[in-house]
Amino acid sequence: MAFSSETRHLRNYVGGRFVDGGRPFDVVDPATGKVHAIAYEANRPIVDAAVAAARRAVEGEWGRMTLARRRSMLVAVAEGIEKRFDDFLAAEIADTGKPHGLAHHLDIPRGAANFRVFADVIANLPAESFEMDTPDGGRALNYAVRRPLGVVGVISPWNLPLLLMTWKVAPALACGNAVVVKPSEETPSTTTLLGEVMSAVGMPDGVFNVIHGFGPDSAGEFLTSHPGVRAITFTGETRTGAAIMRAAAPTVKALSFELGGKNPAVVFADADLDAAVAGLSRAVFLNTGQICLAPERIYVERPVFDAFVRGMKARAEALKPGLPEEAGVDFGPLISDEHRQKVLGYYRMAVEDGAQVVTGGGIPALSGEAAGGFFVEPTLWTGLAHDARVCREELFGPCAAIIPFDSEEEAVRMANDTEYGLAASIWTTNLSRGHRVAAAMEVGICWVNSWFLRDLRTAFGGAKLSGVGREGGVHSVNFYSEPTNICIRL
Ligand SMILES: NC(=O)c1ccc[n+]([C@@H]2O[C@H](COP(=O)([O-])OP(=O)(O)OC[C@H]3O[C@@H](n4cnc5c(N)ncnc54)[C@H](O)[C@@H]3O)[C@@H](O)[C@H]2O)c1
Ligand SMILES: N/C(=C\C=C\C=O)C(=O)O
Repeated sequence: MAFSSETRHLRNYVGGRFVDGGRPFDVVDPATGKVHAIAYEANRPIVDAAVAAARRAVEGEWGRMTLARRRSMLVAVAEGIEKRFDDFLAAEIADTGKPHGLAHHLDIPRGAANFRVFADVIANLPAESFEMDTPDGGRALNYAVRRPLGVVGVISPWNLPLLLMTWKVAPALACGNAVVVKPSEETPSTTTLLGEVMSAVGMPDGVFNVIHGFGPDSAGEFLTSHPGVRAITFTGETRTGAAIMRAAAPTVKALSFELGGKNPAVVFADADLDAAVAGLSRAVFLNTGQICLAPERIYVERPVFDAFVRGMKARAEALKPGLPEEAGVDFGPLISDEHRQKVLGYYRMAVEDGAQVVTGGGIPALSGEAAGGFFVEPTLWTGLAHDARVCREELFGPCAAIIPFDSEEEAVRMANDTEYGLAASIWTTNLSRGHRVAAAMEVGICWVNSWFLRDLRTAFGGAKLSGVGREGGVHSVNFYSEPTNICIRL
């Protein structure tokens, strides 16, 4: 059934079918502030049924399936997403309010790409082997075989719902696991739609399950504390990660966390300034700043500071906020009014802490349905001290502080002066310096003269409070499967 703009009823998906039950909750379109769907909160019995269905899948047809067949199922899912591209597009836009062009070029294509890349990774995986001398003068051969973990819990956030959920589901299934997925309560639609695709491609019942709801004392906590769940892969706030770690501890689950950040960018005087302005205005404002990799602190070498600020101001003021389908709209709302109030609180705090507001700082005057949306202005500040609260805490909005520096050493020190360590970007035409400063960044990912360029085979994740572990390519295989070393006397 095509995803229509009328209110939809998003049920839980257990054992290959949509099931009734659970307390209804509203799903709001952030571009208008109106309810566009009703989802049903999975209670504990529904979560138990989903975990049991996943266990049956692993112990049944799915667990016995050949690698070649499993790979073809992953490719079929990718094709299923592509076949229903417009339905996924409508669903993602209805849940997030993001501009049509952004969802069309990033969110939905990456949903399919995530399944394709792991169908390839799993087919081209070398096995580890070592020959050894034995103490009695003989020889022995060691080799490793991999097995799935079993039932994996997936908990995903609201900023890139399909992209981030499939970034975990694809490798988990590629490795032979079954999953129970809890999407964010803010953005349940595309994960629900993926259930329809799984049924359509003939995925064995129980391989993919969807439970809707919230965190504490709801589907999220029921999943992370469930004794039948072997691992949790989570993307979200650092403090939520800590709560999940506590819930998972009694059953010693394997954990993979992609958490918050307070990402720096460093612009040297020898940078291609036009490229730096284009790249960093995109990095700060894309998805209304709701991307974990976005820089909220930009350090600029003093000789080019004023020119850089002018360039960023012009880019910010050229952005057009509005409804997703409106022509020319390239700037959407924040995910909720609650999140908007949080970001506006930081906007006020920045001024209280002495910021000069280069541009923005409030709510744009919009008319029509967009007037009910959760919009804020793209905002830039100068004049803030490096240790001001808005320069230390994650805002997750379309804003950044621009701070001058006078030496490479000072820039590296300020960039690393944070409890987070997710991403950084360095802008310089001196490539020795680019390599050197990138290697000095205490982060999981550092771009040089670029941002959010993604090779899905590479390690993705955060250092310090920004994450536990890495995903991507073989790194995902190392999390979603475990080796057994076999030693044979020759
Ligand atoms: N490192 C990354 O790759 C990455 C990517 C995207 C977002 N994020 C981070 O995610 C945050 C924004 O997303 P968010 O607001 O959805 O994060 P969040 O932590 O509030 O929620 C994320 C998910 O966790 C669930 N959840 C919340 N409390 C829970 C609990 N106690 N037990 C189980 N599940 C629980 C939520 O229902 C949601 O599905 C930001 O901090 C951002 O930096 C990180
Ligand atoms: N995990 C990824 C992106 C994360 C974006 C955070 O908002 C990815 O590109 O695979």
